[in-house]
Amino acid sequence: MNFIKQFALQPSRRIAAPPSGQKLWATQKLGNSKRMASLDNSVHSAGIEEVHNVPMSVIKRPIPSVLDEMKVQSLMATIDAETNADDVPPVDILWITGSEGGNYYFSFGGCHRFEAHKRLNRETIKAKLVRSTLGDLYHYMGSSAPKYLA
Ligand SMILES: Nc1ncnc2c1ncn2[C@@H]1O[C@H](COP(=O)(O)OP(=O)(O)OP(=O)(O)O)[C@@H](O)[C@H]1O
Repeated sequence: MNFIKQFALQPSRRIAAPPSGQKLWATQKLGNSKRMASLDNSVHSAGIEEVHNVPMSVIKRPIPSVLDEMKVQSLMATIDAETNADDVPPVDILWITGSEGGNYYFSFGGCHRFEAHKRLNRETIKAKLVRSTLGDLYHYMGSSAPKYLA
C-alpha cells in the first residue's frame, strides 16, 4: 500500500492537490448520489464504500479486452467532460497481498472504462479495492493464474 500511496492523486480534479509529503492515497466515502451510482458495481464491491484513485500503471489486466469502439469513444467524452463525478462509477480491482507483503492489483471487468482512461492518458482511475486471494484469481484466469505472489 505504501508503494501505491506515492502515486495517489486527489479523488476529484476539482479538489486542489495536497502539498507534497502529506498522505496522498486518496479515498472517499460515497455520498447518497454515489450510493446510487454504486448500483452499477458488481456484487463483489457492493458492500465497499471507499473509492480510491488507483494509478493505471500498477493495475494488471491479464485478459485482453473485447471492446465496442463506440462505447469507448462515448465514455471518453463523458470522462473528459466530467460534469458530475458520479457519471462514471468506479471499477472493481482485486487487491491481493502476497506472502511477503507485496500488493498486487488485478482488474478483469471495467474494460471500456479502463480503455477510455488509458486513451485519455489518465494517470489514475476511480476504483473499489476488493480484498482477494490467489483462489479468486484462479476463478478468472484458470491455470494461467500465478501460483505464488511475493
Ligand atoms: N458515455 C457513456 N457510455 C457508456 N457508459 C457510461 C457513459 N457514461 C457513463 N457511463 C457509465 O459507465 C459505466 C460503464 O460500465 P459498463 O459495465 O457498461 O462497461 P465497462 O464495465 O467499462 O466495460 P465491460 O462491461 O465491457 O467490462 C456504467 O455504469 C454507465 O452507466
